[in-house]
Amino acid sequence: FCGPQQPLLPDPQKIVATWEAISLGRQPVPEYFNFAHDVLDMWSQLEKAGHRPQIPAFWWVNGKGTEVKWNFEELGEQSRKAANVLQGMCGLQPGDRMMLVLPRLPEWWLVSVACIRTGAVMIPGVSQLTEKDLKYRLQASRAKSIITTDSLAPRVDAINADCPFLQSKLLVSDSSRPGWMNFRKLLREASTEHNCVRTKSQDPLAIYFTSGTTGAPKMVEHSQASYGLGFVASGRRWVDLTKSDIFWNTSDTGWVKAAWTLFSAWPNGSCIFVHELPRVDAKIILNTLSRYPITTLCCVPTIFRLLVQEDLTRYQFQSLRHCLTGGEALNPDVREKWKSHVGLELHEGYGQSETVLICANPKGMKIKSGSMGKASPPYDVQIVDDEGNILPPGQEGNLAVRVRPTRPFCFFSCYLNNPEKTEASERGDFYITGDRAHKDKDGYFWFSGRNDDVINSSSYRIGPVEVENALAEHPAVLEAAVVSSPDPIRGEVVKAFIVLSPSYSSQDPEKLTQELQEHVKRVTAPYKYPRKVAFVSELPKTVSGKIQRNKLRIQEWGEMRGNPRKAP
Ligand SMILES: Nc1ncnc2c1ncn2[C@@H]1O[C@H](COP(=O)(O)OP(=O)(O)OP(=O)(O)O)[C@@H](O)[C@H]1O
Repeated sequence: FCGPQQPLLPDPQKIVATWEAISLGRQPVPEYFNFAHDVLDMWSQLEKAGHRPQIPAFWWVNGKGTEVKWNFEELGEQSRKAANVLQGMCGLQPGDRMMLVLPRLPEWWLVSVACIRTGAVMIPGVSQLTEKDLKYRLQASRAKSIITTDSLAPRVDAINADCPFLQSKLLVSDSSRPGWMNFRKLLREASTEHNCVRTKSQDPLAIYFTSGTTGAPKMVEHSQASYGLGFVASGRRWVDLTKSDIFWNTSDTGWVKAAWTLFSAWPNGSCIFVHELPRVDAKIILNTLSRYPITTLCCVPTIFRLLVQEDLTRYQFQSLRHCLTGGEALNPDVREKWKSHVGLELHEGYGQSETVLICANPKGMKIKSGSMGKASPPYDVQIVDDEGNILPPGQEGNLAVRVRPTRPFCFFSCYLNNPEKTEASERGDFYITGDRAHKDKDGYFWFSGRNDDVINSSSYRIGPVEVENALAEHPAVLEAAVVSSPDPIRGEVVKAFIVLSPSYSSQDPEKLTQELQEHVKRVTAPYKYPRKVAFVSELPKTVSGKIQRNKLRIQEWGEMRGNPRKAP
């Protein structure tokens, strides 16, 4: 007697095995790959068969009592409806581009998946984009469609006439607006039947605009495989995700880290947790962390700097077991405070919009405080000179990723419409990240700063990060940014902009300056000490929370001479 035949279930390990086989050169990248079909629909099947714990795949809270929870089946259904809206109402065909400018609303994740289902290319952006930013992005990308909220819609309307390629506009709102289709209404009415487009691995999946610190923003294009498959291993090794985990990354949806989270968590069957978080508030973050069964947390160092200022003994994080950071350098002092109060390590990672994870401190590897960790497979990461020659351990140079003879599959395809820039980003066999660092004899990488942020004083090259870390060790310093400043004798000198801890804000600035200068001389090489110090109430930051040293540099040198080494 044979019972009813069990349907053959997909093997969730297959995607990991595929990643490994490609990385080891044992298998080419599959000709066809689609994240929605090959990953999400697989988890739907496994979930239905009871092969996944009873946790959502997506869990959104707004802090005011409203929650959205979808398991993989519901995510599949909702995203198929959304795909029908994109295809049917917006007329999007595979390869067409859609700008996706939404705050942390569930629709951001839905539309991202819907784009993948329809083969449309998503172009995420931050909600702070101005009319000028929007016009530039819509014109350069020739996006056919945009989805956004009430707050950005008027800015889109103001420049609409200058964007002839823009054919449809979707509004995520409970009200209506002339010229816009209401996404929520269309979603409610859409069919759940949708055939996922069969995308090729090399087809484009996403375009990210760089922040444009050194010229007009460039378009970084990623393929279905580079993002869809590229984060499988780092999701497992660095983020340490399993199908029982609930992963909260506080990143803005316009920043690449939101996509990093999506493509790391879901292949591993984990839940993505999102708090709407209209503004960064340490207490809200800590309360959420203690209230929900979040197992894995990722924030930029800026946020951890805020969190460790709070009285952490008042909170209990019962489920939390793994913490990550990246996007800018983590001050060792912050890592130590977090570890001593929360009892968990902060595992730092390093990467760019152009790449997946380049360096990391995965679980189980010894952490050297202040280092970004070791090269993350499959990348061969080296420090090279300006011609692309590998430099020995200990020598500072360009942080670079090998792209020849084999370009890693988890790598951007190109700077769109900019072959000169794509070519200029390579030297010899390497892609040059634009960051300066050194590697020690154990293979750990130590970040000095972005190429343009490195200070050249009396022919010493000084990385801002080391000076900032030294300052951060002093209890008076809440945050510091170190940049180059003009000096009649030395050409350039080190200047520190410092936000003081509240208990030091009324101290005599002159005495404090001297004390901080002496402190830096004691904890790092004395020539690096800041000859100029300014106390400020806040530092300029990107929406993703990164310190904008370039803005401070421009303040010091003027617009034209913002980068002294590039000055005429
Ligand atoms: N762990 C880290 N330590 C130090 N810096 C980091 C770390 N992680 C990321 N970064 C910095 O962030 C950069 C990558 O950021 P991303 O690609 O998001 O855009 P951006 O560099 O901020 O914008 P743009 O390239 O347009 O100026 C890296 O090149 C590096 O300078």
